[in-house]
Amino acid sequence: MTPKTPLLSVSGITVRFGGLTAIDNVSFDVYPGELLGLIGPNGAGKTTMLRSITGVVRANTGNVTLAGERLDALPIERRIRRGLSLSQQLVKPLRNISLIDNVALAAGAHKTLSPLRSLMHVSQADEKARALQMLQSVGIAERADQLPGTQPLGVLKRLEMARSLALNPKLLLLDEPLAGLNSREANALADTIVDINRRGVTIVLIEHNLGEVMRVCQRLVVLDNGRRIADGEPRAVMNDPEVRTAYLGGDNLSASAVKEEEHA
Ligand SMILES: Nc1ncnc2c1ncn2[C@@H]1O[C@H](COP(=O)(O)OP(=O)(O)OP(=O)(O)O)[C@@H](O)[C@H]1O
Repeated sequence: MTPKTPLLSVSGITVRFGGLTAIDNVSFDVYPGELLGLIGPNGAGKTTMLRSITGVVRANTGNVTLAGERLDALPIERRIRRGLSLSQQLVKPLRNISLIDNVALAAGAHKTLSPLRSLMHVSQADEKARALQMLQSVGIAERADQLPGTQPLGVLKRLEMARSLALNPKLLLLDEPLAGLNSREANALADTIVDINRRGVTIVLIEHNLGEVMRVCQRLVVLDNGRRIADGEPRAVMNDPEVRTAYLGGDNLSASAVKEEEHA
């Protein structure tokens, strides 16, 4: 049964960019231990939602509560200290240091929140050991000493996830981690996301790959044109007429994703 106290509460969030309302009075909760899918057609407001949770974008109205604490007034780095971590679509590791040092740097940054001081931490054995654990948890420990520049996209995505995990988050926000991967790689990375979740990390997953979303998520929240149009058990949500209209009325990619799911 779903526990009653949410880890994250998003309440009445509205975000406007000039005359455009990207998020329109959206509320939803995320419960401890959940793997929640946040889905919707292109431009629905998913990334803006994640950015307003982390504080990259300031909401015009509404509030965000993590583990009972209001985050609205806090800058990004203090939200991270409170337990939020955002894994972004664009994978940008430091190219001239090894995978393990990239992760150790993120772990050090968590401690000091100063890039320079965290660089000094990189050599410390405990952070290396922890960084190796993170690489193990995303399945790329055997590449620990290699440079990012030589790695395929799937490995870079796992590296980005390991860096996010190094912040020791209560809540991990994943923005389209499967984008650009072939179906076998996407399937394997989705399994890794499930493993991370099973080890106790609560996850919000933004993803257009609806087949994988349906396979791994326990609950879905659907946005369309900045509004929340559904929240519930994945199969029920995908059968919701408003959700089907949102996808099928949108671009062909989204429509074909729904059709793929129907044939899965
Ligand atoms: N910084 C910004 N300035 C102006 N408009 C923005 C900005 N960021 C997002 N938008 C607009 O807000 C709306 C929601 O965008 P957002 O990127 O959050 O959608 P999304 O659901 O993540 O889309 P996608 O699935 O295509 O990544 C879009 O109309 C987008 O053009």
